[in-house]
Amino acid sequence: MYAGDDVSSVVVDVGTHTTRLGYAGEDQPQSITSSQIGIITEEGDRSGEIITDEPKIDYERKNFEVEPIVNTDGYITDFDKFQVYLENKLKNSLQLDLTEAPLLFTEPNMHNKDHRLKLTEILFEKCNVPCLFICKNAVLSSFACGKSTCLVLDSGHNSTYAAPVFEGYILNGSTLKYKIGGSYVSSKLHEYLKNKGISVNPRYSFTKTVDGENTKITPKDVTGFTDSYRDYHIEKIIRFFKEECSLVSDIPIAEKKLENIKSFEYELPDGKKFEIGGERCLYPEVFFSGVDVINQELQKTGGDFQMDEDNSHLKGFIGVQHAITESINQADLDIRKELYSNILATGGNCMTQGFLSRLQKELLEIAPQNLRVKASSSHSGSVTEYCASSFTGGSILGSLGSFQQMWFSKQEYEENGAIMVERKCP
Ligand SMILES: Nc1ncnc2c1ncn2[C@@H]1O[C@H](COP(=O)(O)OP(=O)(O)OP(=O)(O)O)[C@@H](O)[C@H]1O
Repeated sequence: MYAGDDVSSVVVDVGTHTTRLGYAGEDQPQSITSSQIGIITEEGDRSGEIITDEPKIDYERKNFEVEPIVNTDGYITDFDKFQVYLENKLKNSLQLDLTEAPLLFTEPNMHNKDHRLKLTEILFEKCNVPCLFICKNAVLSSFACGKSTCLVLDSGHNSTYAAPVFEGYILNGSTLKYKIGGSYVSSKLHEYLKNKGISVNPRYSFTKTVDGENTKITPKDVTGFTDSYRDYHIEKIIRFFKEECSLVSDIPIAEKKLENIKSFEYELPDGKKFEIGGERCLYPEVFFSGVDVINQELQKTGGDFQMDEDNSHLKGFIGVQHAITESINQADLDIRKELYSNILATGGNCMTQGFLSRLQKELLEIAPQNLRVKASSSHSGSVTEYCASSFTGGSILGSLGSFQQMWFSKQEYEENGAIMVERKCP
């Protein structure tokens, strides 16, 4: 039980791509920011300094490396750097010191005891937080939608989960995880542009002068800019392009003629204009048809596309609709009916145009005929809401009066050790 000063609790939701943080009880995160840090590598007094502020990372800098704060599974790899990241984020976004705030942390859906213990230890020992709570993303998303039992389909930047939640608890044994998310579509679109001979140039690599109708691009000397800094900027450009152009087809792409898909015109920051046709549907189709079907289609187009070795682990993934039914089938027979009628799509990747309606359609085809199937996002569809459902659930939970006795306090930690997190935060 935490009985400290009356400071609102803070919800911290660190995704592999985006971090959301803000006060419990508020509708929206105070800050939605990149899960990347920058490190100054030039010789001198500032060498090794960690930059966490996104506009400062974006700022044109030589001798500057950019790296993610969590790995592609959503786990912190360098706790020292993470501590700096968290301290700065709280200070800059909420004007708050870590020692003042009860922290409600979201965590990936797959239970990882070692990571929880380490996180608990660091937060209490090094960050001196007064109390904390750790809760799975799927559980919080279900709270955000006012449900305590549902099947959460969470598709973010690097992973896609089908996670059944029953009466506020995730069913670990029936949760499925696939290492695929929005980053797959981004990388395929980048490959597509390369194959068309369209290079993506980061903004710092050229100067642009506009004279009436004419735009002049002059390349700049990029010596000193690191590869990670370049990749960070290119990823952003590709992501904006992806979020505008991608479309989920209403029927399987194999049954559709790619050339009949309406093309989309786009202009890169350096003024290069091009059109993308059926490929805008082809790559997101991976979420409904799996990697093999996409590769077959890519081979038909005659391009030099091959499944790279890194993607071989996706061979078992044949579509989110199958992930959902498989996950439900692994849950107890008694609750399957309720899960089928409460399917929640969340995570930024589900924002792709057409995703939700295709999901509903596919599920109707494969789910048992006698059951009601309902897939929804329960949100109005704004980007923040889709990507921030874990934050919203944490915001609701953290502000409930009945929750206040559930905090894991520093005193309890000192008396029982980090292992108590397993009991306090099931
Ligand atoms: N409108 C959109 N169309 C397509 N993709 C989108 C759209 N909006 C966001 N995304 C994608 O969603 C992904 C980010 O989703 P989200 O913020 O849920 O991920 P995350 O929580 O950081 O990652 P993870 O779930 O892997 O930890 C990015 O790949 C982003 O490009």
